Amino acid sequence: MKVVISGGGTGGHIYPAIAIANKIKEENPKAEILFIGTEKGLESDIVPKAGYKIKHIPVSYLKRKISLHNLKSGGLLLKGLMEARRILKDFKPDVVVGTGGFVCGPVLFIAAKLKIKTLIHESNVFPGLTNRILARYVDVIAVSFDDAKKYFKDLNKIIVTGNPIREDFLKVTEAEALIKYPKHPNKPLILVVGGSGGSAKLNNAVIQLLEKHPNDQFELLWATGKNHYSKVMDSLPKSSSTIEKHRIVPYINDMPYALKACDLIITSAGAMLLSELTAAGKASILIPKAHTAENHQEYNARALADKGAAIMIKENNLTGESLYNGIDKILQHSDGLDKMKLASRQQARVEGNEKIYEAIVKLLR
Ligand SMILES: CC(=O)N[C@H]1[C@@H](OP(=O)(O)OP(=O)(O)OC[C@H]2O[C@@H](n3ccc(=O)[nH]c3=O)[C@H](O)[C@@H]2O)O[C@H](CO)[C@@H](O)[C@@H]1O
Repeated sequence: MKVVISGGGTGGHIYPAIAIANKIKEENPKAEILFIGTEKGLESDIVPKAGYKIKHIPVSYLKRKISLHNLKSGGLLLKGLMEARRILKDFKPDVVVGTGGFVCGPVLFIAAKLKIKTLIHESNVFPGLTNRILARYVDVIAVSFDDAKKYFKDLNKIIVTGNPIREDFLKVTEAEALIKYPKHPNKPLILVVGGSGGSAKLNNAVIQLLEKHPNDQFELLWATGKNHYSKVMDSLPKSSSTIEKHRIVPYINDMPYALKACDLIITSAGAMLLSELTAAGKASILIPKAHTAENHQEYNARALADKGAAIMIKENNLTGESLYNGIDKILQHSDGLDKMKLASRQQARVEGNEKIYEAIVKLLR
């Protein structure tokens, strides 16, 4: 089996691509897998680390109004289409899979035109623009949420699979996680992560919180995002021992362990992190990023908050104090925390890899 997988820009599009690749390899060790991404996206770092080959094509996003940027993007898109065509003709895949991000546009479009079997996966409740455009050309549209179906026209192509998450999120035990992330005996561990790129708004609120409540009763494991790290470290209160009390890193490379070890998660509402934290049965405080396309993170967050698995704080209400109050409300009542964990576990959909693999096999019959 020869498979091309394309998805990129942010972790939310790359990790599901890797989860699908791992599943194909597990079922079919001789499968040849090639990733297609962009040089600038996180994929050029994450994909080789996961042990897969990647080829790059140029691509850029379009603004929603006429501009010089769009003229340049149009030129890049043309180059991207030609490059995608060259790579696909050369590699000759049996199937091409897309997991979202602009790079999927040219790759999946050309694959469909070359009559190669195609499947796209949409991880959010509200589908991204690239997938909405590609929907009419591809053979199968795998969605994570029932609610996502209503945004696509051709219901015959749709299967509901859930998000494909890395196997380790299901395999790592708490004991194994605590070896990597040991906890203070009397303090809950709170994971803070603003998605794969970090979130300046969330980071600022955490800085405010630590300024006002320096001796608090919890420990943070805080991934600031690579581009925010030095700014956060410069802004933290110097007088207290904040830096020694909490673990502050630019990025977490072993998220299945970090998630399993912690008691509560504070995060933006990217679809993959939400699938991962429900698989781990964790309670969360969700801060949907306000300026995401069509406000799709709020749809994701509501899906969990409405079920009692999370509390949501909108970015415009986010301050150190509102964050502190949210944490306090959850941690003060262990009953409440347990109920949230249970509700979170009930929302978990862990069969994404299996279902997508089955759909690929069916396509190739
Ligand atoms: C601003 C924006 O538009 N973000 C989108 C992007 O988010 P983003 O890339 O932030 O996506 P998610 O929060 O869904 O996923 C982040 C992924 O990165 C991993 N991770 C993150 C931080 C870290 O330190 N280590 C690590 O491994 C997480 O485990 C997860 O697998 O794609 C998601 C999936 O389409 C969308 O739902 C988000 O709305």
